[in-house]
Amino acid sequence: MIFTMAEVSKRYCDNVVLEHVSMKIEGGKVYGLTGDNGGGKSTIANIVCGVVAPDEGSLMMDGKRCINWNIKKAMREGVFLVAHETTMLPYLSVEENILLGINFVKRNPIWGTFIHRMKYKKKYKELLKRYGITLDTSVTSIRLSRSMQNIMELIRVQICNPKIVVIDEVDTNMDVDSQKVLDKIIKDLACAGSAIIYISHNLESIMKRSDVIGILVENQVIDMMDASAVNAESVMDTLLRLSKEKPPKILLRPQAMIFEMKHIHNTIIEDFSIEVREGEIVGILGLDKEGDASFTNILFQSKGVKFFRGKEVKIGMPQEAADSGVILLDANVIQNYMFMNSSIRENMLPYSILKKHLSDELLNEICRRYLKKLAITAGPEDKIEELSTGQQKKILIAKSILSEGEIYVFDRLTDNIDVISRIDIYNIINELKRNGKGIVLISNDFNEIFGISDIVYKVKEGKIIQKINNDKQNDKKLYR
Ligand SMILES: Nc1ncnc2c1ncn2[C@@H]1O[C@H](COP(=O)(O)OP(=O)(O)OP(=O)(O)O)[C@@H](O)[C@H]1O
Repeated sequence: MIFTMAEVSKRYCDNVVLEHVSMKIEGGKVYGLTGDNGGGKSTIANIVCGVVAPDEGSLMMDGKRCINWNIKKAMREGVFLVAHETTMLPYLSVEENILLGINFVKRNPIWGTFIHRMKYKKKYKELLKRYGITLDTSVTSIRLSRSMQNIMELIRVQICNPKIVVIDEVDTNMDVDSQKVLDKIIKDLACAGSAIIYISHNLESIMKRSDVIGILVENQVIDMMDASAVNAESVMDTLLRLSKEKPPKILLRPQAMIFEMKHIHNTIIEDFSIEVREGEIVGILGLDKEGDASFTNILFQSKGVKFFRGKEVKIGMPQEAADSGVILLDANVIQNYMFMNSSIRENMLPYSILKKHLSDELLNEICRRYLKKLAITAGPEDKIEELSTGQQKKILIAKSILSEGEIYVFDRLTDNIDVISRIDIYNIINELKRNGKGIVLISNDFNEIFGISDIVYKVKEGKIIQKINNDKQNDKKLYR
């Protein structure tokens, strides 16, 4: 199978999303696609799968032009999309959801519906067994984790003998076991002759899973490289080379103590103590995303004492944290903070600013300032749903920064954010630092933590095993 996109362009009003993009996809290969937020990766996914029509250019499959390409046609031809936003129907059983796949494919005219169903049922059960998944498929799909719903969608696609499977950012926040299953599914699909377009910001998984790596920056596919000829660093270098700015490394003399946590403990964490001063970035490596070893649980649900500017405080829930001046941005629950039908302005501006009753023009001006810093071309009054996932996350980062806190906790802030946009975010974090705020940065990205933190705490098996003064590793020192 060979699928080609030739000179494809797409724009939304004045926003040019893709400009003369050409790609050739062959069966049996995994094509990893990465690039900047809003660069057009999901738009490519949607065009290949018939969700969105291109304005210009053509699509061809096995030498035949794909005319009036839409989702139904694409699926009939064996082209499927599995994206981070699940399409599993929440109140249908897992089995019913999987068997919905039958409706997507061309039926064998000889089999009746019953035989057809039985055949697919057997197929999916075999796959579950193969991947060591033991779940009860009679439960409603809403009871599965997001990761498992994505895995079930992939199995639904797999039983349909797909020609192309587009996997769009399903690895974001995926648990370790599901990641292992995802690996196996991708390998099995490629072995069976399907082409896979695998979209992710996680360079490590792109490197591990792809045969060919494509970089999409500023609406164009800049490079299609053989994965064996590159490594994660060279891909990152390519992305950074295309960026106009480099990560700013600044070092200020930390001032007064703002926040202390002392002897925090729970079922996993033992004696966790950290201090955050004005103008200081404290990095924490080695915490989990969820459960007792996550920062949220350490902050809200563990025993121990917390001090804010020398006074003991009780912080048991997010509002109490905000009242004490601790602003928490947890990337895992970021979608919960968003009002999809509202404008960028309504999503970006916190109540502390809105209650000041400033004029619309002034409010728009504040938004524009951050939109510019975050390299988002949309305007304050545009709908947030028109932004890409990464851009939406950047809007929430701006909101937390505008929230007038004293301590900012960023939990896995840059998951799902491209390398170039990370620099915009590091710039903003440094601006907070210059303004005397204290920052706690939780991440397992070694480069990020050592790139911008002043102090790094390393956590292993629930204990802080090392506190590192990261001063020496900053190559440019700018004292004020
Ligand atoms: N329905 C829409 N209406 C208007 N603009 C849109 C729409 N869908 C996408 N866009 C715009 O198209 C651009 C590309 O979005 P797309 O989702 O393809 O980017 P992406 O590379 O997948 O980004 P990310 O990595 O952040 O997910 C963005 O600027 C986005 O605002």
